[in-house]
Amino acid sequence: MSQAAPEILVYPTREALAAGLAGRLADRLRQRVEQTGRARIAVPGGTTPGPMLSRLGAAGLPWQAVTVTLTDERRVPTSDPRSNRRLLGETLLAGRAAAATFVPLYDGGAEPGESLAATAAALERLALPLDLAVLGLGTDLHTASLFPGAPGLEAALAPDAPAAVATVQPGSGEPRITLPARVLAAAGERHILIAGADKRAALERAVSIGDPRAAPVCALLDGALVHFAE
Ligand SMILES: O=C1O[C@H](COP(=O)(O)O)[C@@H](O)[C@H](O)[C@H]1O
Repeated sequence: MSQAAPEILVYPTREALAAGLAGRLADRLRQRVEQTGRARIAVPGGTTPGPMLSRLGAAGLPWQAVTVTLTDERRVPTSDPRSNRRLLGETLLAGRAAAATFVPLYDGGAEPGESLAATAAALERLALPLDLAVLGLGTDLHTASLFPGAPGLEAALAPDAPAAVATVQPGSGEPRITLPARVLAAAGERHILIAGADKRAALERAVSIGDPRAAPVCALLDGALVHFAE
């Protein structure tokens, strides 16, 4: 199995990457609001996107017409440093983007079942279809919380997956909630944000594997634009 390599935009520095991608997303969101009266975006968490999210949140946009959600979340309280929602509160939603509608993936509920169904319903009502999906990439070839070989991966790759799926990070056993591949693949534009030689090597490895079960990012590479800086 192999996968067509995606187009890669290479930036001279990580600052240039953050500014370039944030500017591009802001332009697209503005355009969608002008065209349709609203815009919807999903953004990743993790350690890479903070500077880009801060820049995007500072952009002068009609944020009240924009809906923001996450590509994935850890089942931890917002006070936990690993919470992606917390990252958003400190970056994107700390700026002018505070006026946007935010749809969280985790509300602190103890059991995944019912709260997951409520989350999926809220996503369908407020955030889908996505105009923009911004994704990260782990060196283990996961994107969003689609981890190779993990419980929940098959469900998250299914063409009829609900809008929010429970998965587990292998190794740590950390429970996660993720948008499924079909939701992320249906976004009007997909942007993949990677920084560092290890992530570039991971992307190349994924392309050579080409199988979403072993390299879940492969489910989302067709038509995606990769943004990279050392
Ligand atoms: O677990 C996660 O990892 C990926 C990549 O994160 P990074 O720390 O390597 O930048 C991220 O895209 C995802 O949203 C996050 O929950």
